[in-house]
Amino acid sequence: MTETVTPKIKMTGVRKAFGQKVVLDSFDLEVLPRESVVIIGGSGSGKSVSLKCVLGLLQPDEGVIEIDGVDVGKLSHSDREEVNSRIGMLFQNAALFDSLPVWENVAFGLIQGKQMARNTAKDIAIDKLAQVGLGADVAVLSPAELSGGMRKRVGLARAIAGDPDIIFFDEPTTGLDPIMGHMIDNLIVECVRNVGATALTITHDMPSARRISDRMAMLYKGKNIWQGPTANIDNSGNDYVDQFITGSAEGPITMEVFRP
Ligand SMILES: Nc1ncnc2c1ncn2[C@@H]1O[C@H](COP(=O)(O)OP(=O)(O)OP(=O)(O)O)[C@@H](O)[C@H]1O
Repeated sequence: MTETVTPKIKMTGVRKAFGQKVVLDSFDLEVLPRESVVIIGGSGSGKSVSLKCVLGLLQPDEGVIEIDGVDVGKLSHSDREEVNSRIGMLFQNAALFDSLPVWENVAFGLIQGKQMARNTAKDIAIDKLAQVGLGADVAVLSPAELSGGMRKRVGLARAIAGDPDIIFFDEPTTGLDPIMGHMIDNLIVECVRNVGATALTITHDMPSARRISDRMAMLYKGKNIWQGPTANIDNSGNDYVDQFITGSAEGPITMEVFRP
């Protein structure tokens, strides 16, 4: 008898349109516990919209989103907040508050969301900063004093501060040089493993996607047109995936370009 595992995240038939523009159209995705899945897709294909739907920042027009088998669309506001308190997020621009020192940025969710005592939260923040390779000397700096790579590390420390069940990574390597991008990828893999979290990432950086994912899903014209193990991405048998991963201008993928 095969045991069925409840997916950590399950999106079924999700539709999201803005006016006439249909961004997600019967979009399906499953992420199993402790899996790292990357959604790839071109600019404007709806990757951020799919993440925002899972986070509850956008309401889908149709479809069901389940976290741990619970339809989150049916939750009360407080139950939804409880689910979100188990989610960590690394934002594209790290989204740090320049008015707060680094440690307080990392501890923000612990102090504000979980009402933890400041001293305890500070100790945890310093521990999480160490996990991303930043010393206690950095903890007292202002984010404005940091390089882009350091800001990303601080953002990662904040994402793991509450030992989340799920971590979302929004374009984690954007704006970094290839070496720093590689280092951040390694840290992501390590941190996700240490925390024991499930990871869902959106990116169009293919080298990064290959490094951090167990599986990939490709979003095109609102649909999940291919998904499979990362090891199979070069033999997907899908012309759209082939064009995307080789970055060729020739192929079935068409970009909408405004021509006056
Ligand atoms: N709140 C909104 N109101 C109207 N349109 C929106 C809104 N959010 C996203 N869109 C539109 O949805 C489409 C998909 O956007 P999305 O940001 O999800 O793309 P993406 O795949 O993440 O792109 P990129 O890789 O460039 O960040 C775009 O055409 C965008 O303009």
